Amino acid sequence: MFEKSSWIQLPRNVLLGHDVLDELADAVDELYLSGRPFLVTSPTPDRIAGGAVRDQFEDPASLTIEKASFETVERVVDAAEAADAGYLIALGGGKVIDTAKMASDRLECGFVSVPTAASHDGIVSGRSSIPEGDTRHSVAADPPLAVVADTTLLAEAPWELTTAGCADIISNYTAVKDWQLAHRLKNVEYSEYAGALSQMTAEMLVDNAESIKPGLEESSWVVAKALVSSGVAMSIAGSSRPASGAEHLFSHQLDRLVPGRALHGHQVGVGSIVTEYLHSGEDGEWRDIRDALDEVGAPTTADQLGIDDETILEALTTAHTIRDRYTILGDGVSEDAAREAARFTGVI
Ligand SMILES: NC(=O)C1=CN([C@@H]2O[C@H](COP(=O)(O)OP(=O)(O)OC[C@H]3O[C@@H](n4cnc5c(N)ncnc54)[C@H](O)[C@@H]3O)[C@@H](O)[C@H]2O)C=CC1
Ligand SMILES: O=C(CO)COP(=O)(O)O
Ligand SMILES: [Zn+2]
Repeated sequence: MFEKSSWIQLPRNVLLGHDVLDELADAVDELYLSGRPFLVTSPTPDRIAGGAVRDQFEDPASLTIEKASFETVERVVDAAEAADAGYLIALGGGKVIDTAKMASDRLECGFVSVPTAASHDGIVSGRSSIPEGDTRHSVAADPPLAVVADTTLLAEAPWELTTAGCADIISNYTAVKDWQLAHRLKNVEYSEYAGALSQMTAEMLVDNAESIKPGLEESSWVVAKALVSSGVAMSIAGSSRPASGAEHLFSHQLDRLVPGRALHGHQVGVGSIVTEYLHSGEDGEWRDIRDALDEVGAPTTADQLGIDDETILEALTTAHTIRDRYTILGDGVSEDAAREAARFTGVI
């Protein structure tokens, strides 16, 4: 008997391109949301675009947050309830978007994503990734009802945020390999469609790498399109598996060991070089990953991340403990093996 079923949640409106921030209120109108808008943002995004958002709505309420944590989610929930908010608008980087996404899930209200940086593929996804103590929770949350990704705004953001977004996409190569490995070894459910979409997204970004240059709005267009597509792959899978494998475990561990030292995308990119080496060996495709990162201007070494070699090794040898997700790290990589992989690939 056929018993399969799936429920894919995707945004209804995705506005991407030049000056689309001006169309935010129209995009919200189209969703038939009711009640007071509640803006969740952080200091820099608020300074850059908070005014442009508030001006489009009557009587918006807002809260400025500094970090993503379960406590911050609760603060947003309390403030939105106190303001009698009808829906949330997240304006900022990944941490703001993840916090608002989880808060809207708790409040059972709609949420609209307005990224100010093309730095990560959570702008569209139905996942929210929040650190807590020694672990990280990547939980299912409703995806945004609308995404308004203004390439004018994204192009004005510091360039390293865009190269971080590129690296988050390039890391899809190893994330998909880890997912396939977990499918073969642990019978983890694998979606051919989500896996192929994630991999194709990385391939298209790498094929267009020469058009990704600072000062070009077209770069933000190419990268933001890839981030949307990768987020859709996660929504189809119902998990972050298509875009998060061992390279992400490594990055999450770095976030614990040296919080705030490097951007999420940059960390996963460097992690991807090493985990590709672990997958395919000395003559494998790790050089392609390294060269693609290099071409878009993302870091390829510990030095460029600003992280010392011993911390890199500690993150590599302990990354498998951060969550229950089978990857090429298996039940742990020994220190010797981690040192060899990181040295051979030039990461340390
Ligand atoms: N839920 C999901 O599916 C995913 C979640 N993530 C999460 O997203 C987070 C990483 O996101 P990021 O955006 O890299 O970090 P972030 O949210 O910390 O932003 C990095 C910095 O850029 C600043 N910024 C943002 N826009 C700016 C602009 N236009 N001009 C100047 N500064 C600006 C922010 O204020 C912040 O200081 C991680 O916590 C990661 O786990 C990443 C990928 C997918
Ligand atoms: O960063 C992500 C995908 O790029 C989300 O992955 P996590 O589920 O590991 O937080
Ligand atoms: Zn990521």
